[in-house]
Order: sequence, then C-alpha cells, then structure tokens
Amino acid sequence: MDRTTDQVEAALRALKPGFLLFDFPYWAPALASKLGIKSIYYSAVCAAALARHPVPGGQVSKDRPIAAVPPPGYPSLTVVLRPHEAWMEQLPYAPFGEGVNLYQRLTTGMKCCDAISIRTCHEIEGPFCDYLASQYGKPVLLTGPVLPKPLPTPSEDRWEQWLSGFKPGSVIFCAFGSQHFPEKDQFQELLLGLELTGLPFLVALKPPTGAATIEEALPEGFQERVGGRGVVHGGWVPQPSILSHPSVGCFVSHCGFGSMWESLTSDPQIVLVPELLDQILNTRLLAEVLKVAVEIEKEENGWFLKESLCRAVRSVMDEESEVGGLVRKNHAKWKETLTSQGFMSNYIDNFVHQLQQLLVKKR
Ligand SMILES: O=c1ccn([C@@H]2O[C@H](COP(=O)(O)OP(=O)(O)O[C@H]3O[C@H](CO)[C@@H](O)[C@H](O)[C@H]3O)[C@@H](O)[C@H]2O)c(=O)[nH]1
Repeated sequence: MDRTTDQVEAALRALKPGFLLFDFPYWAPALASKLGIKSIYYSAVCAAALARHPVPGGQVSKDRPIAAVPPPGYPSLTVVLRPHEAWMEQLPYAPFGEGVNLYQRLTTGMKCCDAISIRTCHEIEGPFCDYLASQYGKPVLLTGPVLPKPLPTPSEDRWEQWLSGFKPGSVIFCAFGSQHFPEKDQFQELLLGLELTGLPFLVALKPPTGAATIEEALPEGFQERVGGRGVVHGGWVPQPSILSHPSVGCFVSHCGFGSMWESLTSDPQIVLVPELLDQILNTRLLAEVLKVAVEIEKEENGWFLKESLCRAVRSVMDEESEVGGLVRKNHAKWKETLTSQGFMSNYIDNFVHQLQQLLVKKR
C-alpha cells in the first residue's frame, strides 16, 4: 500500500475530492494537504483501542514499560487489558511496512490529519472520544454504527431452512470474523464446549491451522454424537440475517467491531471469546460497562476449556439464570436506543454536516 503513493496522487489530482478518508496510509495527510484536500482519519476499530494505545502520551518507554497500564488520563478502569494480556502492548512496535511500526503509522496519521472520525457513538464511547480529541487537539467526528438496513432472508435460503427446524431462541450461532486462525486443539475444544451445552448450534469458522477442511479437524466421533443438532460450516454465512432469525438465541462471537454492532442491534444473548487487542477492549465494554454480554473465562495462556465455554453459554441461556436475565434486559435497552428511528441516520447527517463545515473552514 505504501508503494501506491504515486497512483493515489494521480487519482486525487484527477478526481479533485474535498476529502481523503484513510486509516493505515500515514502519508495520506501530507499528500492531501499538498493537493488542498482535507484528510480524515477513519477508524473502524473502537475509540477505546485508539485511546488505549496510539495516543501521543501512550508510547511504551523506560518510564512506562510494557504493562497493562493505560496511558495517563485514560478514561476507564474497566476497559483495560488484564495483567496476563499485557504482552499485547508490544505488538504495535513490530515493523508494519517498510521503516515504520504500527504505533508510528497510526499516531502519524492521526497527528497530521484534519480530523479523526470513528465508527462509534457518543452514548457508548463518549469518554474515549473526548480523551482522543484532547490528546490530539482536533475534532473527533462520529459516524455512529453505520449498519445497513436488514434485508429479508429468502425462505429457500439454506440456513433459514435449517434454523427454522428449531424452537425460537434455542440455537447458538458462532462466528469469529475474518482474522481468526485457531489452533486445531482450541478449535476442537470450542466444538466440544458447544456439544456440552446440549443446545443446537451453527458454527461458521475457517478450518484451523494445519487442516485443509473443517471435516478433517472435527473431534473424534463428534458428528455421530451431535447428529443433526450441530452444523460446522467451513465458510462464509450471512451473519446479520442469521442473527435476526427467531430460532437463534445466543451469539458466540470474537467481538470484532462489526460483530459488536451487529450483536448489540440483534436479539440473541451475547457470549464473547475475544482474541485481538481491540476485540478484548470491545468485550470489556460490552461485558463490564454496558453489562449486555458475558466474557468467557480463559486460562493465563489465553486458552479456554470446553467447560468454560459451556458455562458461559448456559449462564445466558438458562431461563433461571440471574446473569442471563440481567444481560437480556440491558441488551434490550441498548438495542432499542441504537435501532430507534433516526438514531443512525442522525449520526450520518451530523457527520456530513461536520465535514461540510471543515470544507468551509478551508475557504
Ligand atoms: O461468516 C461470516 C463471518 C463474518 N461475517 C461478517 O463479517 C464482518 C466481520 O467483521 P468484524 O466482526 O469486525 O470481524 P473481523 O473481520 O475479524 O474484523 C477485523 O476488523 C475489525 C475492525 O473493522 C476489528 O475489530 C477486528 O478485531 C478485526 O479482526 C461482520 O459484518 C459479519 O457480519 C459474515 O457475514 N459471515
């Protein structure tokens, strides 16, 4: 991507846009400014993840060694890494392209752009957005969750038909986005945990490392034991329409930012199994702050046991469960807010309005 600067410049000269929205190309603001274009950093990860690390005062140093300690002034004691996750602090300092690491890439882009924008809303991430605005000394514009209107699922759809064979709210749906490459053992533990719940389940995951297909990676005797109540699919499924199917009662998710918004605006109970740094912070936000989800218990080495997955699912699916009742109630409130008439479109309208004001400022 960094080697496409010339092509991007030629395209910008031909198109003459008012704005250039970017995330990883840290050279975009300098290029845009040379051409009289406003540059907007657009983040598709949560404000908490930006505030947690790539802020000017957040750099790991002798005084602030790698530790699960957020930068000074960080606005939360709960949306944080836990001590055994502190090793992730090192990741932004590994090379990320030629002659640049991820910390430099992100902070340079955010320092030099005209405004920062984030796919989030003030109601959920307000303090993190304000913190970022003060750290960078520039406007932080929010687009809201930006979700498309759900489309009706055709009745001949394979998953629609399969799901319709089960009672309302009884099926567990599990998907971990596009960047999940599990080890075979952990993959099998996940499936055994779902088996242990006794509930029907639909899993959509890539085959684990070392396996060419899902079938060859299944635990021994798994298919015979679960029979028709469990499907493990090694490819893409239409997640938003599956989440809106009445039979689906629980979503076991990695809590990528896209899935986070989709889960908040759907009915199924949420069980979170985060892996990457931003997914962990999204999870803490949902489980600890909003209290709309439960986070699976992991071992110190990041591994989780089948019993732990089963326990987390049962804690939200058992009718008498207190935790299940609490997260259901809180989740319903947030769903109502986020999907209320005009909530998302107002964010977009405001975003467009704020962009227009930036243009006026230029002239
Ligand atoms: O079988 C599938 C799997 C996923 N999806 C969709 O794909 C998107 C996945 O996005 P997301 O939940 O954000 O997961 P990732 O693809 O893993 O997202 C990457 O990018 C996100 C920011 O955009 C980060 O938060 C994550 O950590 C990073 O892994 C969602 O809209 C899902 O509905 C499907 O439709 N079908």
